[in-house]
Amino acid sequence: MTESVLKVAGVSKRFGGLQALSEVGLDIKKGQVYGLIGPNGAGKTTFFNVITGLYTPDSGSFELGGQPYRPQAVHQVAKTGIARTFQNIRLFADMTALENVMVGRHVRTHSGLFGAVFRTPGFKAEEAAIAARAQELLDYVGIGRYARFKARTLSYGDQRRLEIARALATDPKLIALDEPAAGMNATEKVVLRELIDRIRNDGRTILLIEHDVKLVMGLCDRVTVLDYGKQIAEGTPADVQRNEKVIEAYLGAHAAHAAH
Ligand SMILES: Nc1ncnc2c1ncn2[C@@H]1O[C@H](COP(=O)(O)OP(=O)(O)OP(=O)(O)O)[C@@H](O)[C@H]1O
Repeated sequence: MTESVLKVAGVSKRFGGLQALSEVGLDIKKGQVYGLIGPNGAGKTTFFNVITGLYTPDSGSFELGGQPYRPQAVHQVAKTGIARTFQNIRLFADMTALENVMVGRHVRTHSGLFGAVFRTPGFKAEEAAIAARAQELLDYVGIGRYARFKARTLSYGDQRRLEIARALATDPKLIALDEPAAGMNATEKVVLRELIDRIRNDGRTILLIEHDVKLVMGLCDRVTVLDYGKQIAEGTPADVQRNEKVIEAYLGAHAAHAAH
């Protein structure tokens, strides 16, 4: 049996009168690209925020790499091994691409504040190693030539790739991508798809929220569909595409959009 990377069960979250998540559970195996889809407002981002420690759930059990964890604080979750990107890109705009990735790597460094303040030899050696690794990651995602550019000067698609490099820098057990294709043109989407495929082939495990159904269906090994906070389907892309509840949820959502 393939080992679980993220296993959650019974996750619920309420905002006032709104049940944003009801008893959601999923089991992501090592090496999978796992898709989380659903119409607008279905609870996808809330789920991401819960597993990464941004929101406190009302209930739920959580295991990462076979160990129970409590998603209480973002930095703790990052250390435990989930790295994420955001729907609205969150980079340090005035830092270089290389520095942005180096920040990600510091989650795993040892010198600490003392070393940083007194610039001890151990600290300097570690910084050089971190910079070298950051450059490798920029090359890996295909933007190595922009290492010295400020993040805000990169194109939208390249900023998204930079976010992925920064997430990879933490050496995560799971990388969670929140709408990585948002705002990308068709060519950028092809490049993104190749990158995600490569990350999986290199042995990583990925959880993906994505609105682009073609991308999800082409990339994901398994998919969970949320609608009004409830899990209405789980399975392979082919299974969920045929599921009547899923078709209804999407048609309903599209009909609602068309009416606006
Ligand atoms: N911090 C919050 N306070 C109150 N309500 C919230 C909060 N965050 C999300 N919600 C509500 O919870 C529901 C689920 O929202 P969520 O953003 O998780 O959906 P989503 O599936 O990610 O949607 P989208 O595809 O539009 O990003 C929505 O009705 C939203 O308004």
